[in-house]
Amino acid sequence: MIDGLSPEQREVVELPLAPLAVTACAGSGKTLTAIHRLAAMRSAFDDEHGLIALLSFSNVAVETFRAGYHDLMRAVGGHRRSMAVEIDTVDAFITCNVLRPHGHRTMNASRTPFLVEGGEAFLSSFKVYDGSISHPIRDLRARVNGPDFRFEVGRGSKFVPPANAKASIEKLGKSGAYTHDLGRYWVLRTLREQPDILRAFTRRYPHILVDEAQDISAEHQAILELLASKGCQLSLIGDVNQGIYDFSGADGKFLNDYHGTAGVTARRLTVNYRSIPAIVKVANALAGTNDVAHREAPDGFSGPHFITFKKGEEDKAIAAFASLCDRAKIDPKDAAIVCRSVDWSETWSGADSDQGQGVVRTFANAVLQRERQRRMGDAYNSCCVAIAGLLTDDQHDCLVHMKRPLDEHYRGIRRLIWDFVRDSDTGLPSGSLKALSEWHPLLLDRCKQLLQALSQDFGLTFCPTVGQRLAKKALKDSPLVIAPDLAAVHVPRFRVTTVHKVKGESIGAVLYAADKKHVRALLDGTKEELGRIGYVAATRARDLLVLAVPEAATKELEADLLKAGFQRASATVSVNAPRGPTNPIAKDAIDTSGMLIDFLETD
Ligand SMILES: Nc1ncnc2c1ncn2[C@@H]1O[C@H](COP(=O)(O)OP(=O)(O)OP(=O)(O)O)[C@@H](O)[C@H]1O
Repeated sequence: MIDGLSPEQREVVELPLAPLAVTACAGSGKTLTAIHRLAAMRSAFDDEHGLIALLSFSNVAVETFRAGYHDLMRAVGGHRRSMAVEIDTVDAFITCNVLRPHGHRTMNASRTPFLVEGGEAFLSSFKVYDGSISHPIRDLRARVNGPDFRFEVGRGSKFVPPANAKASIEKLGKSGAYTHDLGRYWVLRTLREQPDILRAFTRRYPHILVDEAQDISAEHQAILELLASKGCQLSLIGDVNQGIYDFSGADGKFLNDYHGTAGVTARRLTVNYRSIPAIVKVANALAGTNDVAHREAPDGFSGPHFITFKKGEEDKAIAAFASLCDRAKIDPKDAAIVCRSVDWSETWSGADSDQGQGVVRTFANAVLQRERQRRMGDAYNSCCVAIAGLLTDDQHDCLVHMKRPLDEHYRGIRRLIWDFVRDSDTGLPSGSLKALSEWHPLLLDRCKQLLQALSQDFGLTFCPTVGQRLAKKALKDSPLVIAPDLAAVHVPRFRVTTVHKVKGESIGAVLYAADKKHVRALLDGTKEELGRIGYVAATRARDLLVLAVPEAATKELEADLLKAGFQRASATVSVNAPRGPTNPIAKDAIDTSGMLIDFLETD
C-alpha cells in the first residue's frame, strides 16, 4: 500500500484522464479512492478555467469528501489549481449551476427560482388534477420519457395526463417555486431549451466524477448524458448491489451499462476493508460475488447471527441484541437497529406515530425524531416545516432559508428554533407526556411564545388561523413515545433508523429488523430492490450482524439462513429469574434488575 491506498485502489486513481466506470463492492473504500482520484485528475488536468466536479447523493457523503480532500491537499501541499474542484450533491450541483441562475427564463418566472418542501401554506392553491381527483402539487413527479416526460402522482404512481401536469407545473413555475422532484424537470428543460447554457456548463465542468452512481435516476442520467453529448467526460463509481432508490428510477443500470461502454475504462474494487471475513462471506453468498475480506477474524465473539422475535415483543429482541453487543464488546453507541422503512423504525423505537393532524402531527413527529430516533437534525427540520405551515402565504421561500440559512437574519431564526427543539422543558414538550391532556396544552403555550418572538424579532407574519391549525384533533390521551417494557432493566437505547439513512456508514454492530418478506428477499439476492435493501443493511456491520427474524417464519427460513452463513443465537427472556445461568447449556447471560436473558447457542 502507498499513501494508504491498496494496489487496486491506486490503479484506479492513477488511470489517465478519460471516462471511467468503477464498480466496487461494499466497504471497498470508494470514499478514499474517489478523493485520491479527484486529486489525481485535478493534477493531470491542465486547464486554466475548467473545474472538476465530484458529486454524490447525500450531504453526509459530500461533507466527508470535502473534509477528506482538504486533508489530502494539506498533507501533500496542493498545487496551484488544486482547489479548482467542486464537491457537492448532484441536486445542489445542477440547482446552483443551472436552475437558480438560468431557470427563470424557462419557468417564465420573474424571480430567482426557489425550492419548496411541500408543507408551505401557499401551496394549498397549487394542485394537479389526474382526471378524477386533485392532488397536492408536492405529490407530482415528472419522469423522463425520451425527449419528453410522463407524469405520475401519489404512492401508487397514478398516471396524470401530460396536459394537466404541465399546466400545474407551469403555474407553480411562474411563481418561481419548484419541488425537489420538479427541480430536475426544470433543469432538463433549461438545458434543452437554452443551448448556450448547456455549452457554458460543459466548458466549466469538462470532467465530472459521480460517487454512489447506482443511485443515478433516469432524470439525473438524462442531464449527465446531455453534458456528455457536449464533450464532458463522465466517470462513475458505485455498487449496483446497493441500488435502493428504485422509486426514483435509479436501478443501477446506467452504471452497469457504462461499465461495458466502448471508450470507457472499466475497473473493479473487490477488497472489503470494513467487515470481518464471516460477514463478507455472507455478503458474497447474498450477492453472488467473490469479494475478499481485508480484515482478519477477531478473537472474541463476532459474526453474522440471527435471533427470533414475536410481533409486539420487539423489546425482547432489543434486549437480546444488547446482550450480543455486550458479548462482542461493542459499545451500544457503535450499534444500530436498522429497519426497512420508517414505519418499522417507529415500531422498533416504540413510537406512536399515529397522533395529531397537520401541523400538530408534524410537531409530534419532531418529538419522535428527537426522543426515539435521536435524529436532532430531522427533528429541527420537522419543526421548521410545522412553523412554515403557520406562516402567511406571502413568505414563500422562508422554509428553505430556515433549514439552510445563508444570512444573519435567518441564522437568528435558526437559533430560536433550535432552542425550541432542543429543550423539552421550555420548548417542544416531552413525548412522555399524555398527548391530549398534557403535551398539547404545553405545545400551544410554548408555540405562542415562539411565534411571538419570531414575529417581534424577525418580522415573520403568521396566519390568523394559527389556533385552528394547532387544534388537538386526532390526539390520544397516551404518550407519543411509549416507554419500552425493558427500560427498567437498563437495556441501552440504540439508534433506531432506516437502511436508507445508514447507507454509506460503517457500524460496529447492526440489528436488521425484518419480517418474513424482508428475510426472503435478502436470501434471494440483490436482483430485486428489497434484497438490495437487506444487503445494504447487512454490509454496514463491521463485527457483528444480527438478523431479527419473526419466530413464526423461522422454521421455513432457517435452512437458507444457515446456508447463507448466519448462525442461530436464540434468546429466551425470563422475568424475575434467579441470578446466574439456570440452564446448563447457557453460554452467556446478563442479569439486570431481576431479568435474566440467556443465549442458547444451537449451532
Ligand atoms: N486501503 C485501505 N486500507 C485500509 N482501510 C481502508 C482502505 N480503504 C478504505 N478503508 C476503510 O474501509 C472502510 C470502508 O470504506 P468506505 O466507507 O469508503 O467504503 P465504501 O466503498 O464507501 O463502502 P459502502 O459502499 O459499503 O458504503 C472505512 O473504514 C475506510 O477507512
